[in-house]
Amino acid sequence: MDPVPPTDPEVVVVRYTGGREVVFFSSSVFLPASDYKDSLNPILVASKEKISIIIIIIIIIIIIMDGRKDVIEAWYMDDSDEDQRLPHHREPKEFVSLDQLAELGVLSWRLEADDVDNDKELKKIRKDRGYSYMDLIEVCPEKLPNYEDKIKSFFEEHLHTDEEIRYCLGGSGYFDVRDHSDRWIRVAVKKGGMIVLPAGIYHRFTLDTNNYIKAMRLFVGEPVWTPYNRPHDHLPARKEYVEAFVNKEAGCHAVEAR
Ligand SMILES: CSCCC(=O)/C(O)=C/O
Ligand SMILES: [Fe+2]
Ligand code: NI
Repeated sequence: MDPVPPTDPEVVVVRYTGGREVVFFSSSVFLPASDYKDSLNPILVASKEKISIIIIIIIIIIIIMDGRKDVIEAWYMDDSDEDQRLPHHREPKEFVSLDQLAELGVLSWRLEADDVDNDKELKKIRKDRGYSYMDLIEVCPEKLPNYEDKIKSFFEEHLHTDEEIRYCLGGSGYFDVRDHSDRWIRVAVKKGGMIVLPAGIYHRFTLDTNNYIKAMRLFVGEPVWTPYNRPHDHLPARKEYVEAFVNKEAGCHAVEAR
């Protein structure tokens, strides 16, 4: 039976299978290109649907290969009082996705920490979010004045009335945040990881066992670093956070439970 060339080829792509030229029709049948010398040879024709499938597969691969996961990881913490610099995983480990963090208002990026001055993505984030202020902080006994006091105060559960924006340029550390049910989630950030903790979220910071982090601090306008230790539920920033992220989530679960 003579093969029939497609009457309405929408996309034309050259392909080779096992060294032989082929024509690919939307019917998924591969045929020797020599059969279509006059019309399409050596051409591969694929339907719109197949292109869509390929695009979907590429998107899935991009999601699975999310580069942020190499530099930002999160998990629920155990209840042990052991050294705060240890990972404090639960048994078995209970990881938290970056999407789950976003539901708490915690945003994250992976950036090129070795080329900060020329990083267009960083420039865009700063422009889009109005982060006009920038400085660097190194947390280690040699570089941070009042190191012991600062380390203690960073690890007191607190909130800020503005976003806490930290971009790790070296070393690593743990930003712990409370989830909707008040459980601690440990967010481990390494070089290249940038996170935004929303205004009003209860959180704390500790170095890990590497004992060093270098971070860029960003801010909208003149920086205010004041920590309000828990409880500070009467602050407008806290009320706004609860309204935007905690009550909303509780509402979702109420609907699910019906
Ligand atoms: C790595 S930045 C030091 C921690 C900090 O600035 C802060 O406010 C923690 O909550
Ligand atoms: Fe803080
Ligand atoms: Ni107060």
